[in-house]
Amino acid sequence: MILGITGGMGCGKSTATRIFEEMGFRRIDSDALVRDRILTSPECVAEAKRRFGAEVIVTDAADCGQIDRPALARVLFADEAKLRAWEDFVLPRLYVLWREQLEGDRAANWVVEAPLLYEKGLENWFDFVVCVASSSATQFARLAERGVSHTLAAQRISKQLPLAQKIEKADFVLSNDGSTDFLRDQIKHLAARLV
Ligand SMILES: CC(C)(COP(=O)(O)OP(=O)(O)OC[C@H]1O[C@@H](n2cnc3c(N)ncnc32)[C@H](O)[C@@H]1O)[C@@H](O)C(=O)NCCC(=O)NCCS
Ligand SMILES: Nc1ncnc2c1ncn2[C@@H]1O[C@H](COP(=O)(O)OP(=O)(O)OP(=O)(O)O)[C@@H](O)[C@H]1O
Repeated sequence: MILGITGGMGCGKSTATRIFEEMGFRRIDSDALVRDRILTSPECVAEAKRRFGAEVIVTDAADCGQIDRPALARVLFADEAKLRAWEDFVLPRLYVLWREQLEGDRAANWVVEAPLLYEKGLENWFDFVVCVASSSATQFARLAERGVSHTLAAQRISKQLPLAQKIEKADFVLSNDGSTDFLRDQIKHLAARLV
């Protein structure tokens, strides 16, 4: 079985996905794959430099020559056309990595964290889609604790499908306004029903 986990930025997708992993699921973290496998590839670094210039490349410190993600994010989230074109470049590479991992263990139960699952029409990859939801106050407060400003978070969230629509589309919804134990209890019940 392959579960897709989606939800708004900071709603708790990674937290929920890790809890599924504790319960025996194999986990795929799409943000980590983009960050560690795709954005670090020489092909992708060259493409970022070609499209957006040297300002998105780190020039000092240990990561010299790598993509400067905060700088790239500033360029992309300020310009919808650039963001969509960049997604078109990155996402096919992400799907190759998904396929490699999923095909490597077809018997496993998988949980795949995919922030843009509905935005990119990825439902067919999954047996079920689970949306992790929290109020926008909780979402912003938790992101602020992680050092993400309200402005930056609001700019990214504005590029995502509204959470209410993700909730309506999903097969299951996890409520993440409470403690992580409350989230874990919901996931225990759901996993027991699905597996
Ligand atoms: C813009 C980039 C460089 C920012 O990197 P950064 O390390 O700051 O963020 P990270 O990748 O960890 O993403 C954190 C969160 O931002 C949000 N986010 C990321 N990309 C997007 C996007 N294209 N549209 C809307 N929200 C996004 C998601 O909620 C995600 O969980 C990076 O996110 C990127 O290259 N994104 C394009 C690839 C993509 O669409 N990834 C989503 C996988 S389904
Ligand atoms: N139930 C909870 N109680 C307290 N803190 C939580 C809870 N759920 C998540 N958090 C915290 O809120 C922050 C956002 O959670 P998480 O990283 O799981 O969300 P996300 O949806 O994966 O975010 P992003 O879209 O940025 O990848 C994290 O710092 C996490 O530790």
